[in-house]
Amino acid sequence: MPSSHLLLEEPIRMVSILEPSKPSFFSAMTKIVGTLGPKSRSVETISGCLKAGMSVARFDFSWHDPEYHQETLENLKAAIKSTKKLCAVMLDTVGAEMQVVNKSEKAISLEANGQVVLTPDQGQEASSEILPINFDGLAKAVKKGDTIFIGQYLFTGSETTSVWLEVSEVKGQDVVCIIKNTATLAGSLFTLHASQIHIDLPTLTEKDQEVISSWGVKNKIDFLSLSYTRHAEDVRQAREFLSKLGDLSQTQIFAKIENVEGLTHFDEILQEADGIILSRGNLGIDLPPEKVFLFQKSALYKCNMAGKPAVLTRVVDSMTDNLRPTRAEATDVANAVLDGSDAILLGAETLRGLYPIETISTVGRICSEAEKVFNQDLYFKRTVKYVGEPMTHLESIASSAVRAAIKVKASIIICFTSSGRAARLIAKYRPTMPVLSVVIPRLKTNQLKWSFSGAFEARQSLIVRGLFPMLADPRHPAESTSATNESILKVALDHGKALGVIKSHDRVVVCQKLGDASVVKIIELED
Ligand SMILES: Nc1ncnc2c1ncn2[C@@H]1O[C@H](COP(=O)(O)OP(=O)(O)O)[C@@H](O)[C@H]1O
Ligand SMILES: C=C(OP(=O)(O)O)C(=O)O
Ligand SMILES: [K+]
Ligand SMILES: [Mg+2]
Repeated sequence: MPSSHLLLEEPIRMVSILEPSKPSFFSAMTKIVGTLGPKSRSVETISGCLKAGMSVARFDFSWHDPEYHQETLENLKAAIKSTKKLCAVMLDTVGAEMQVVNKSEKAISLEANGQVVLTPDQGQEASSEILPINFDGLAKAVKKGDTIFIGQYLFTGSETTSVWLEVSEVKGQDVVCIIKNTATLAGSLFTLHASQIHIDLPTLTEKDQEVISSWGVKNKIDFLSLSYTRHAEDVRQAREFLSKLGDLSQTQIFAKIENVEGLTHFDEILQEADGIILSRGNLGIDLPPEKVFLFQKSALYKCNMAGKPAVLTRVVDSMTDNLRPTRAEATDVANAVLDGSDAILLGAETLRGLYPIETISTVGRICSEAEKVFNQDLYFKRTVKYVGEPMTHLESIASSAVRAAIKVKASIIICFTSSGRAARLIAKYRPTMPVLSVVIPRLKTNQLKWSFSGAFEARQSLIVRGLFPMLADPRHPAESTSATNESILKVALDHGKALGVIKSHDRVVVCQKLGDASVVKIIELED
């Protein structure tokens, strides 16, 4: 990974494009989040997904019940055990999502130029003439001429089940619409998107709260994906809610930006959240298409400068039904990496797609190629300049570790950490080599029982570009004496060797504390 001089700003020899890539242990430094569902819930398929490079599993509660998701999660645990690949768990909320209520789930045909009425009266049966919805404020929120989109859950844009509507009249609580294209709504869940209006539904619904307090607590979720985050206050409220749920006070909140309202408050939201999900599926409907790339580039830049992980969605929709992505999609994945994303989130591709494993490995391979031409030097300089002086001690240590590792062509950076902070700061400077984040457990108490910290911190690095966690043995005392440092370092080096990322005579950069002082040291391995 570190060897390349190939930079996109420099002329690339065309033949070099054809050189086969060297195989490496890590499929990519960029992480892959997979949404698990019907086509990706057997132990066998999940094992394949883990081996192909999925490091976070997303459970989307917009869809299906806790029992179903629990079964999938049990299979994930079995797959983790058998493949020995780590995987974090993300709970995705429903939030302010408008849904069509079609209890019988029968297919509904809609004809272009015809009329259909959207009504909050859920007692009505869904038909080609009337579609009940779960929100009673639509009539107040829209006006004649507004556009409404109805798409299948995790719509890909290539299915013929999505429909565009134009509001022609508001009648009491009902909204009368003209159908713009012929479509058949077939499938279990359809969501509604009305462009650029405020939907007066809570960000954390009652159902979400219930699911988090039961399923979430039981499974100690690593990440909460907060759907339809529109204000910083949404994140603060979710944080307050999690803080009362025992272990979930350690759950990280990823604010999902899915509409223009969230985009408008992006800076404040970023300050409050632990990470951001750029939900391009929904945002792509809310924004004019020509503006989507601008949001992507500026939001990723802001996340990078804040040192907070950014996840991008909806990259290879066409792989839901095909073994190869379109050229546009393949290029889009590479651009996501060049623009700075930490992780790529797959939706329909893994949930109901025919090729979940192949999709993950294809995306991983594209990411890995893009990482090689990522202009780290330019990025590093920009970041240092943005942070300004004086830097905090730790940030100065972290950036120095990355600089040193590049200068000496180290094969890996090993970072000791308990809170995960130091490792995240190193990742912020986008090293070209993997970072082994050695999480040292700390003994802690909540006045009722004693336990070790570390598991959350380790798994939470599975969404950060370049970070690969290892949990140190809690029998090592957490104080950073030189004897314990040495023994933990030995375990970490052995781990790196076993993984194949460190070989004899390699140089390794280590970031750790000695007594009170943080140090960066360069070691050269003998054998
Ligand atoms: N148990 C440990 N042993 C040695 N060094 C450590 C340990 N924990 C953290 N460090 C080092 O201490 C510095 C502060 O790291 P940070 O991750 O912020 O620690 P903390 O977990 O105390 O917040 C970094 O240089 C990091 O590499
Ligand atoms: C992944 C997305 O959202 P959801 O989880 O709501 O389908 C998206 O909008 O890109
Ligand atoms: K959702
Ligand atoms: Mg969405």
